Amino acid sequence: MTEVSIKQFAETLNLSVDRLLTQLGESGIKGKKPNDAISDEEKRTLLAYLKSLHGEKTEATPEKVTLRRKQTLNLSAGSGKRTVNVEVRKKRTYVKKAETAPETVVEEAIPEIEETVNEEAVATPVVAAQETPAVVEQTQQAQAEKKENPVSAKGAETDGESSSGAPMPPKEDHSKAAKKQKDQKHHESRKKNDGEDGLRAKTKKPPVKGRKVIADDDVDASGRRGGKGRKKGLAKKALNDHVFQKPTAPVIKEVKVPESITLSALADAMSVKSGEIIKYMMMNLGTMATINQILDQDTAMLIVEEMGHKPVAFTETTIEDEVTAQEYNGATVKRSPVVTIMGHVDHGKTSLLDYIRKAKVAFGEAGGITQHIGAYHVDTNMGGLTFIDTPGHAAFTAMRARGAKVTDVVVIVVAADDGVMPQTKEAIQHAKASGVGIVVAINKMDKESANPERVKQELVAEEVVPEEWGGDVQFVPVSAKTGMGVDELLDAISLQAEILELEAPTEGPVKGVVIESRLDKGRGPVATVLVQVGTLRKGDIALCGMEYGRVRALVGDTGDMIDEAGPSIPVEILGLSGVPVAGDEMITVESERKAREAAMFRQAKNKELKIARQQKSKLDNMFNKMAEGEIQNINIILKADVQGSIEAITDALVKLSNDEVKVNVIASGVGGITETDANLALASEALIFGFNVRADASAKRIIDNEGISLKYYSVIYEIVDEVKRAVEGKLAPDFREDIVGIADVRDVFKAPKIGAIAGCMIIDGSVKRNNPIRVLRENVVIYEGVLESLRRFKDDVNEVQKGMECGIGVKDYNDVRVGDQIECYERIEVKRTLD
Ligand SMILES: Nc1nc2c(ncn2[C@@H]2O[C@H](COP(=O)(O)OP(=O)(O)OP(=O)(O)O)[C@@H](O)[C@H]2O)c(=O)[nH]1
Repeated sequence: MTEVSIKQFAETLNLSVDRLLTQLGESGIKGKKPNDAISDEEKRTLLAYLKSLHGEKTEATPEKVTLRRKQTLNLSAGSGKRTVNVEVRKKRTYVKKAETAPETVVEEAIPEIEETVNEEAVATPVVAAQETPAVVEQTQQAQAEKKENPVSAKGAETDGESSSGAPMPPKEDHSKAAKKQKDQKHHESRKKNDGEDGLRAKTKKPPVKGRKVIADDDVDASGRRGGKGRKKGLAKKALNDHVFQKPTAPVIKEVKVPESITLSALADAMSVKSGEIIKYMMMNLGTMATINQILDQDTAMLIVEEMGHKPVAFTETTIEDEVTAQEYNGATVKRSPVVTIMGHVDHGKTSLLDYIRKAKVAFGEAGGITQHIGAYHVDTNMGGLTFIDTPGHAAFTAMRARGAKVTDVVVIVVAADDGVMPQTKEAIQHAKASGVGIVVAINKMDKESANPERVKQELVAEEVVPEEWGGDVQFVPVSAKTGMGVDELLDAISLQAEILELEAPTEGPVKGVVIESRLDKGRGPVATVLVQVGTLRKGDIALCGMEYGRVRALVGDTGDMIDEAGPSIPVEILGLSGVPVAGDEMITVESERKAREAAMFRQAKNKELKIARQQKSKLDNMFNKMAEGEIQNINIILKADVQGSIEAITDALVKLSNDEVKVNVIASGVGGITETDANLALASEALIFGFNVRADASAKRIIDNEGISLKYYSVIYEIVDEVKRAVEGKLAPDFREDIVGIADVRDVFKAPKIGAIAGCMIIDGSVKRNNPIRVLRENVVIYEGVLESLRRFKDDVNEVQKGMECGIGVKDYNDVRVGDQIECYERIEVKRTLD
């Protein structure tokens, strides 16, 4: 090994030669001169001396050793002309190792120190004696480092508090070693926070002698002092606890994209800033997004993919799955059929339902007050029947629209004196489409003009063939007025149900459908539920669409309180958190917590979907506007008190259509505005007009929630006038340009930051700052744009009148010349009328 001189060694250690000679003398190596060589043996002796010196001293010294270091920095201030002396004082206190330090730690740590020192002493004699413990610490760090990486450790040099160092062979990589040392220190300070022992054990770095060793038992599992179980935890932590490593390649993340997600949440999921997504959307999708914007799944997936990550479509249905994954497979029993009565207007649906109800439902005391609950149950000789007490298509379509299959048998009522009418055909289509059994009731048989044969013939044309003609549909002549044939009708329905072999379990989880709902002043939210599976009991926890609650009371179709309701039994339930929507599914859930969570989840999802849908419709509108020349539609749903009004209004409205705007009455009918109308308006972006009719509560709820346009009228002229105005509004307006002022350019100044400013005289009208302008040169338009500035003297002004001088800056145009004219104009929108 090449020997170095004492002088060189002192230089390496950044010590004075005299000090090193003194230390050598104290360690027993006397008579040395600066140019004498220092052997490895001597270095080792010196190290041993210093080690014993510090080691013994720490035992003898007080509990704490505090090191102070003062450093004066000469800093230049301001533009560099002044210098300031800054005194930096650093203080470091080391606490003496606890006498009671547990054996385990000592066993782990101390031998390592010995081993390291002994092995490395030859190559790593140290030291600056006056900075004892820190010096030792640094030296040992360097040694440990060298052990791991001899090359880089060779240059280990201290920074900060001590000035010790290790002797290095020539050609050392100082900067690298210093960096490593710094990293090491950083690591060390992290360890101090995280708990030292585990990491030290792992990296085999010696603990600082004289520093208090934190015992395993002294620290709890969470890393706080004073607990047990730390050793294991820290050892594990040490494995994972690394200094931050900057990734060298792009990190590709698998990003779960739910059905809708806010932009900020998506940014979090990708570990990027929201601004990056906003920027991406602006540059690539042409959309100005905000941080809280809700993105639909497709858009979010596209963004994730384009930003280099891997999108995974994800549906948050865990809670949903949990509550809906119930098995309804208990022992089944025969259940009553559920019957809906449909037919054309005025053919007697309500009369028939009322007749059956009055004749067959045995009202209880309270039930005498004829509060309809949306469905009722009757017992016949052939078994029970449940009638949905809302005639017509409304309820049926609302249920179907929500995917709820409630009805087993449809009774199509046809007035014997009127025959098959449009809504009769519609009812047939509905019934056939949903695959339910059909029974035809030929009503108003008491009337003289009744002609059942004609009805049969007309129905055959609709492929509803009576049994006596070889078909499979039972035809029953009835009179809702006299009650004639009603029993036969009920028998026919029961027979039809027999064929369907309707069964359902009576025990286990309960499932049903909300038929009607309302908010009762005294009782709160009330929902009429038709139980389909199981038996609903008081105290059960129900989840109804987006609402939930413990069933507080059950009210039967007679108005009496009941304790339970089995399959095909309609019942009013009280105790829900809010009013559910007709067609919502009701299930029972085992715990209120689960029901609440599921309801919250559904509400949140519904809200998100609503916002997403609104945004989509806004976008759609934009595209509609952008697509020039495309025909625009005004969709109308018209409800009126009488058929005559509907025809008159529809005729007048349709005539308002022209080449650009088309007025479509997409649905019309006699009667109040129902939920079906509201749903249809929502789906087809239609306006709802009520002519002498009003919307019911459930329709109002949808209309309010979804922002559907609803207007009531009582004069036909007004409704037509309103639509006419809407059509005019939809016609692309004409624009007229009015020149409001002309300025003569008399001079041109160049302003350093603004560019060219035209010194002008207003020769006509006035020039306004917000108006668009044109620059004219010899009466030819050479530039069109807007004003950047309008000034009188030094003041910014909004308007300059004729005869006044002003300075005009034209935005993005610097070529204004003397003699040009600046013409200021206004674009005026001229509404087109149909007249
Ligand atoms: N003579 C006679 N009149 C009947 C009979 N059934 C119903 N009507 C009458 O026919 C008219 C219409 O009856 P509704 O029961 O309201 O008919 P609807 O089909 O429910 O009508 P909408 O609810 O408007 O769809 C009423 O004036 C009833 O009195 C019947 O069997 N015989």
